Amino acid sequence: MQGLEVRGLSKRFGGLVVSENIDFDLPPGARKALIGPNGAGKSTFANLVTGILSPSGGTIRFDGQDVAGLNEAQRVKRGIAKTFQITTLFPRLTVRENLRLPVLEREGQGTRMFRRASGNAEIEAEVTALIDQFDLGPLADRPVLDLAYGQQRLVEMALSLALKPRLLILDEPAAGVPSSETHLIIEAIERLPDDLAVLVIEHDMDLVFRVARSIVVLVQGRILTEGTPEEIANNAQVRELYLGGAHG
Ligand SMILES: Nc1ncnc2c1ncn2[C@@H]1O[C@H](COP(=O)(O)OP(=O)(O)OP(=O)(O)O)[C@@H](O)[C@H]1O
Repeated sequence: MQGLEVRGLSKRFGGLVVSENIDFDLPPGARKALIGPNGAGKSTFANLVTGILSPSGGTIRFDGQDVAGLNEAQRVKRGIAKTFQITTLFPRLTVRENLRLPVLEREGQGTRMFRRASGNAEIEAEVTALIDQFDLGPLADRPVLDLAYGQQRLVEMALSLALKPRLLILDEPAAGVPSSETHLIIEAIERLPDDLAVLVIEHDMDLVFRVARSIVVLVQGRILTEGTPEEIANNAQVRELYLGGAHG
């Protein structure tokens, strides 16, 4: 099978088990959400997949190959990316300048080519396509610090996409975004490439239920259940343990 295949994954911090025997698949084109109460182990799982943390046990395969021994940068090269945090944006650079950096990085040209890059039509075309994809056209030449928080998070998502990933983990894409701007994030996720595998980790249930075709519920490091949004909304155990009956 293509895509991500996780089997029997576990992670312990000393005596604390934060991931326990996790089996998880994410094929190309998937739109999956990982939800669960605070401390359930969602970020830990994402960090195990991207290589920020190493597992205590289990296997992680991507497109048929074992990636557990690869570091984060090597996994990015294989196509596994997680959204940049806003803190990695350069606030005084424009949206366009920020987006040029990961494209150059991916092309192996590094930042020394930054000046000459403005003359490189291919790179500029790619940056413009990203700007258009995220509807950032009118803001392209404004410094990132001028943008609303929700728009900054779109730039963050565009930066990740500039790496041309085949699997993208969106780690709390709506965190801190005012509810009046959440629709920007939802629309951006809906416009991601069809063949990209997307995993959303998010507390905002409106966003989760809008974008996910499948939802995995993690409780105390273990998968409680996985199902369609409808199945999850109607699952008595989920409602009791996590949603508190808020949906459905
Ligand atoms: N580096 C670490 N050392 C020790 N314990 C850790 C470490 N990182 C996370 N933990 C613990 O692991 C558990 C899972 O944390 P994690 O951040 O993965 O949960 P989460 O589901 O992402 O939570 P939240 O929704 O609050 O972000 C928590 O009990 C946390 O305190």
